[in-house]
Amino acid sequence: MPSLVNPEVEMAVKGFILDQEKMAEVVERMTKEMKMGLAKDTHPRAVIKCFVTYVQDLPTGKERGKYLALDLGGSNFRVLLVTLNSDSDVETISKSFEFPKSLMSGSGKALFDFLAECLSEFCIENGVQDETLPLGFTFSFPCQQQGLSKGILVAWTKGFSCEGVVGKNVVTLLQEAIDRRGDVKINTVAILNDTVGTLMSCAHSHKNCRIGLIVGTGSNACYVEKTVNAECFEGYQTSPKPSMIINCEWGAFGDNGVLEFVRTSYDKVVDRITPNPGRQTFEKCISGMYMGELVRLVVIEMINKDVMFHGDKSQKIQKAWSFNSSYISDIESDPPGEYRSCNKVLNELGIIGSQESDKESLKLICEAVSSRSAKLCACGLVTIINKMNINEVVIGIDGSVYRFHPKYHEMLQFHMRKLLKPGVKFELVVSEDGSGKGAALVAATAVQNKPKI
Ligand SMILES: Nc1ncnc2c1ncn2[C@@H]1O[C@H](COP(=O)(O)OP(=O)(O)OP(=O)(O)O)[C@@H](O)[C@H]1O
Repeated sequence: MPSLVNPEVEMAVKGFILDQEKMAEVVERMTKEMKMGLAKDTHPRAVIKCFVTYVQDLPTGKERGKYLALDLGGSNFRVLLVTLNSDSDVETISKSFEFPKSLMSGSGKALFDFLAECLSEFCIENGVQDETLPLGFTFSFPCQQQGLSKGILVAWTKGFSCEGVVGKNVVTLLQEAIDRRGDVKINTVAILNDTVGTLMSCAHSHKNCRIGLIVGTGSNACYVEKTVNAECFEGYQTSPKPSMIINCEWGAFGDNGVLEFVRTSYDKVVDRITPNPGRQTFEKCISGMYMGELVRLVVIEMINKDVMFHGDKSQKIQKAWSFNSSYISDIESDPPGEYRSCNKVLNELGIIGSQESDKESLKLICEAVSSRSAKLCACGLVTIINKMNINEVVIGIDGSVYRFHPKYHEMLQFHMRKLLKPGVKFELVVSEDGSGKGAALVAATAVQNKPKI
């Protein structure tokens, strides 16, 4: 059967195609950048920072107690109360709060006062306001950590740009906001990235879990490195603990231009309309915050060329960011030749009277963007596995793109198999509750390791 897709559309999506050779090149370049991040002398100028997290203990299953957790880092903001009763009995109570968009670009003080207010409201609602509870703060932005409870924000990402926070210890900012209120007794004992929570939570049930991956609003990964290789950790040669979790902050890969060979003209347009142009190049090719906009930009170009949707320029889709990445999952979940979900999306976007060729073209554009995303993630994971030089690993994964895209898991698995050395076994596992259970496990580590006076 001849393709229903307009040849102009096929041409437009060509730039998103990554063949095996290009993927191998991505792995090679990423390997070099990661090494630079880990090594002390090159760390300051490295783009993939490979930050030391100060988390050196994987869960043993013996962690117990009651912990609070706060999760800030993307589209959701949550407060959680986690009780570790036994290795198989973990109780979690959580509440999601509506996060006012204005706080994303307001003052830092307003942001942390809001977090403290939600925390206080949650503690009072759950009757724990008089208990002195340790808190694990999942703060998923690039931080230079100087201890388990000290994280200096390096740069805002994912649409945030609050004033007066970059260069500051965010644990102090949170703790001061809590103390200013004075109505709850909370000790912020640990700051962690969501990738670390994801790894820890997965490692609680899968003993061989050594990598945590997020493909949600943003994208990032962490992994378990040998402490002796974590040169930016002051005790890397003397620490009695053999392991250190490294927060790669791989979203910044390509910020020095080494990824231009995988970028398209659409990537450059998306980059220009973000609050952090020139930053987070890899993340902007992969994650949910940007995938929908990439699809939209191709569609708009096709409408303007009169090759899709009758060239009709009146629809809602003309508005920047109007094409949510969840639409990509919807459109790609239709079986071949059926358009039930696609029709629903088109309806929501106010596009009427579309033809089958328009829908096939739209599906092809979605597939081009999502498969490049999965291929790049596969390259990242393979880089890490090669670096770790192991033959078997479990990877804990979270984020709506991975969870809900109908083919993401298969694509990731397929391309990893093609890139990895023969004989290397891996398992991709959805990690449940990284910002709850994972954060509590890190907080438990912090409490255990605190010097006793
Ligand atoms: N069904 C879906 N398919 C693909 N992408 C989706 C889907 N639902 C939501 N998204 C996208 O995923 C992103 C939200 O991801 P997630 O729910 O994991 O949030 P998050 O925890 O705030 O993200 P992060 O962990 O990166 O900070 C949004 O950009 C949204 O567009």
